[in-house]
Amino acid sequence: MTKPAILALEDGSIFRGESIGADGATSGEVVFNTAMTGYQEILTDPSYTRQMVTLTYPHIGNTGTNPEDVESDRICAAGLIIRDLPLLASNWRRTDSLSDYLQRENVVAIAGVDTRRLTRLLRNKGAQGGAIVAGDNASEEEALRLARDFPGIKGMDLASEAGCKEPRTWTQSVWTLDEGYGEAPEKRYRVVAYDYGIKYNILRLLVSRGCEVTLVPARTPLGEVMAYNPDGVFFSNGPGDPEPCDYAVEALKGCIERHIPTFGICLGHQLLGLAVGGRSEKMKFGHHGANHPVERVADGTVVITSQNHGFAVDEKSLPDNVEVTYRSLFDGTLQGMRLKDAPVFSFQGHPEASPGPRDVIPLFDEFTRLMDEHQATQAAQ
Ligand SMILES: NC(=O)CC[C@H](N)C(=O)O
Repeated sequence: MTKPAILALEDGSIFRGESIGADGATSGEVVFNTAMTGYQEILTDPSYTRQMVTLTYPHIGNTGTNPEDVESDRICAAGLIIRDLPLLASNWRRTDSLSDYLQRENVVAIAGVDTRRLTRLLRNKGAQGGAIVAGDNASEEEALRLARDFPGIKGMDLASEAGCKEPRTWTQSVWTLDEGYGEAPEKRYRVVAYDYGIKYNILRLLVSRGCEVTLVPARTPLGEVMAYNPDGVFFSNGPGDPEPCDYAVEALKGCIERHIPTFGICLGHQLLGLAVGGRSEKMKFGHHGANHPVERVADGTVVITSQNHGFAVDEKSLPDNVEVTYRSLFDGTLQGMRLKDAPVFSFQGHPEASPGPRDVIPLFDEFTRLMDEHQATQAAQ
């Protein structure tokens, strides 16, 4: 027996459908993601904390779920909104159906929604506060009240909570058909990664390039990070607004001053923008998908990228020592930068590509190249 579920938006829109997850209520910012595959990686991406995701691809759940295609140890999205959950979930790695997975993880989710209408609405009006209520007692009034009570992501520091609470090491390497997730190759670089809700595939790609990776909690002072004697420092993706994350901006400024090889992805990129004195701003509906064309400014090459962000760094606010390396071909917003006077660079989209295309994975090799140079300079001293 299916149970009813209701989605309400702060603008008063109501969508009725059926519950495919836990009973109960949830609220958050509603964003649309255009990726056709990768729903499990999307749900477990910590950057979706306090956001409810609607997927524009109509059939979600076709391949069920498995314990491997995860980007963290839990579902982080506040809710899921889809058009259609197929009756059959089929894949050789499948251990659960999407619906069982959502229920086990206690996540409220709704199917049977006209996701085209919803997405057009979000595109026109911008990301909206919303709420899903699910179960036999679901009421429109409650959904509307919760949707309107959601205060919005702007100004929210969620990055200090989403990551690890204690330092920890990471050893899992990338997934291959023969071996599954493999063991680390020989270690050549010591990397400390600030964990604001880091996606696992970033860690796997670092490990597969010979990095010995230590994760540290968001508020770890840079002095403690330096005690690891790192060859490079990584600033992770993460949820919420970058602007209130002054602790992270401080740490990044310290890396720039010390000329440590530094790489930032998504939230890490936005923190770099703030650390050099730039501004971040909330976007209308953000970038969430797996097919976003981005231009590499140096040679005009187009790369197809995975994206998940609702804030952006305003290019006009950047000082002269910043070189713009990538721009979105959808809306011209800043997608990548490097400093001309320090081994520090960042990317707004998701080179770790999980889910998504792998065109910008070579940015991880750029990081190891900077660490090679740094090691050579240190050895010469
Ligand atoms: N994936 C991310 O790191 C997202 C960064 C930030 N929370 C944003 O929405 O823009």
